[in-house]
Amino acid sequence: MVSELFDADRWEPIDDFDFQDLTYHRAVDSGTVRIAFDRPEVRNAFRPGTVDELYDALDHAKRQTDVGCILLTGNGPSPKDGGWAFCSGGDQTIRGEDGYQYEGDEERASEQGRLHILEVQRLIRHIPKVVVCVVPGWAVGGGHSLHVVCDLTLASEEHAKFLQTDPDVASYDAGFGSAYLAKQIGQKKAREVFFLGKTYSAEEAAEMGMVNEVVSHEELEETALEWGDRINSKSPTAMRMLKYAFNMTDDGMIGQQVFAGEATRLGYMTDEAKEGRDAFVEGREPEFDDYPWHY
Ligand SMILES: CC(C)(COP(=O)(O)OP(=O)(O)OC[C@H]1O[C@@H](n2cnc3c(N)ncnc32)[C@H](O)[C@@H]1OP(=O)(O)O)[C@@H](O)C(=O)NCCC(=O)NCCSC(=O)CCC(=O)c1ccccc1C(=O)O
Repeated sequence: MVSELFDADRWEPIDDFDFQDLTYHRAVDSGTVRIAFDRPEVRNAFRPGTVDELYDALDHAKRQTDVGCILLTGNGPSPKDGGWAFCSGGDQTIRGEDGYQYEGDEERASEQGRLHILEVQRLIRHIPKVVVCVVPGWAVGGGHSLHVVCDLTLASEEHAKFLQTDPDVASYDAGFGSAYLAKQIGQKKAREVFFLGKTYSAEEAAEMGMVNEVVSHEELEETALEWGDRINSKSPTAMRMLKYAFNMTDDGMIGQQVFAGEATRLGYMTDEAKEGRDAFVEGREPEFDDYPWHY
């Protein structure tokens, strides 16, 4: 069983990978993929290998031109105690002096500690698709930060709980996890999340503005698939440009670069751009007289 909420008839596995800590599926009838943490016995905490796999799955999903929506979730419940989690952040049991260590992998055990969940955050931020965080239980620490950076969050009414423990374990996500959270829920509330470390229910998180919708636990993944269908019914170019437009004001020069890169792609698709390219290849002066100076 992948997860108690997982409807095996709606998904097919993507077999290109041999993931240990994740499951990765594609919907049978739509351009939606499902990436799920699969360490329910530790509330889906991530270790360096998990982060590598998550990056690889997201990067693979990014390259599927018929996929518009990525669901990021956590499998469950825990076989130990029945608890549910989206993700409880970095696995504290393998945290070394300079980051999280590759454990149980002799070849990699001597490598430096890693903090590359931040690379995953940047990939989610820039991936030209809508990433929906589907929260069936705890979203804690670095898991909370992942939900913050996703485009949308859908939460289980019964089991989703939101908690920032970063300062309890002497960690601090000073980027999206905190500063971007403050853009979502306001400065006072974001400071409360980190400085008081309270646990918030799905309803409270929705009221605060960091969760889009709360649905019953058993409807969670069905609703996520419906969201995927809605998203996939829309113009891919419009959705991509909108995501980058939303990002741009917060992302500075990188935001401008990403948006402008897509504007350049659109420019390349015009006859005017083809004339520029063809003139160079054919060794002649370009002829732009037929192309208007739009206003
Ligand atoms: C998640 C809890 C609130 C759940 O509580 P509860 O339901 O009572 O269950 P427990 O009995 O506590 O847990 C069950 C079982 O799971 C183990 N476990 C849970 N979380 C972790 C974890 N993070 N690491 C390792 N193991 C975990 C727990 O020990 C139990 O095991 P048993 O063997 O059955 O006893 C609660 O569990 C909890 O508070 N967990 C810790 C949450 C936490 O502090 N996470 C780390 C925050 S720091 C972080 O994530 C940094 C990540 C990062 O890389 C980063 C670095 C730099 C900048 C940014 C980031 C970033 O945040 O992204």
